[in-house]
Amino acid sequence: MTEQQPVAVLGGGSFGTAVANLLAENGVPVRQWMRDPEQAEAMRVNRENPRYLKGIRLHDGVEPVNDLLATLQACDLVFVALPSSALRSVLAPHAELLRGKGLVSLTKGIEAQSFKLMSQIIEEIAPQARIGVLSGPNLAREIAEHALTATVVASEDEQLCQQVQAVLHGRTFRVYASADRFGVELGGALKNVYAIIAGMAVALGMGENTKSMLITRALAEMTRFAVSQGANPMTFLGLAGVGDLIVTCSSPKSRNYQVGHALGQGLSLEQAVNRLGEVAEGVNTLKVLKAKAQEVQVYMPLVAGLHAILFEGRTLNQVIEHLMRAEPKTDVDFISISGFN
Ligand SMILES: NC(=O)C1=CN([C@@H]2O[C@H](COP(=O)(O)OP(=O)(O)OC[C@H]3O[C@@H](n4cnc5c(N)ncnc54)[C@H](OP(=O)(O)O)[C@@H]3O)[C@@H](O)[C@H]2O)C=CC1
Ligand SMILES: O=C(CO)COP(=O)(O)O
Repeated sequence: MTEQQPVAVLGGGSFGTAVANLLAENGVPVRQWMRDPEQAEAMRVNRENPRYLKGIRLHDGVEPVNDLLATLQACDLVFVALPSSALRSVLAPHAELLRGKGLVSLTKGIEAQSFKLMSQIIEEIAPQARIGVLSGPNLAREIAEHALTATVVASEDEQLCQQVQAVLHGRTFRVYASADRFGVELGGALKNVYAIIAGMAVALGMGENTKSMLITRALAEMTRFAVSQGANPMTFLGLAGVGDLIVTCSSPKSRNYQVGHALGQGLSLEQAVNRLGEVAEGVNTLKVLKAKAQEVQVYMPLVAGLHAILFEGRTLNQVIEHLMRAEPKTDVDFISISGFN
């Protein structure tokens, strides 16, 4: 009998670990790469990732490793769970090796200068790779604790979608497929910004009406932006759009929500980010999104408002006053913008 080829997961954080466990539970041998050799050794011995996913046992089928070259040589399917700030610098030196491999980004961020999504960076580095993304309402800890969860794998490459479904789909994890890689990936990146606002609103004791208004107007705003960039608005009605927006704006388990909550309690941005000690992609996404929205002239009042509070010295009250006094608008305007009515 031939041995099954291992699948690689890049990233030693909470999401990489949760996904590595899911694969291993399905009988897939996994090499989980992380940059820190001491962390890899400790995880190999103790079968836990205490810094990022405390209390969750690492499946015996997951081998924590720290040799990236050997990992990429051994695996044809690679899940990338690195922070957006690290993805390019980790993969670029191995561009040649990525030719023909299936590379699936789990990262929900946007590159600072280029405004590129992670799969676009992968495409640039490795144009001969088979590229996809995985996104949806997927809090790592809940996945690791086997809460019933669904996600979306998106790629123009139907076979890659099927391959990802085959290795990841399981008793507690459903994997839906989509051909709209751009929309699915953009949804995952944009919603982080609104989770910061939602966390802030909760810390300030705002009511349920406010929360609902926020989530719904966030969906309108992110869809409006996405449509302006060529995405299909229907994708935003799915798991990777409204699904992920709801979970991230509602859950104290979300790191972006936690940053917002800390800001609402009066911490500075620096204090909030330091206290978290994990990745909160929404902070960088806010900066690049504000600039991009301005450049392409898309109306994004929530993004502009949060940016004004965090980076332009406005108070929350000033921003709320401005938002509530803004000229009345149409409710579901992105549908008419895109010509779908
Ligand atoms: N956690 C979640 O619930 C979900 C996360 N995601 C996305 O997954 C991505 C990764 O997040 P997550 O796993 O949560 O992050 P964590 O904050 O849990 O962990 C970050 C990991 O990235 C590593 N890292 C940081 N910089 C580098 C670098 N330059 N080279 C190599 N490794 C590096 C860290 O290593 P070290 O400890 O050595 O610094 C650590 O292992 C993010 O884009 C996030 O939005 C998507 C869905 C769900
Ligand atoms: O993307 C996520 C859930 O789908 C995780 O969100 P946070 O990065 O805010 O924890």
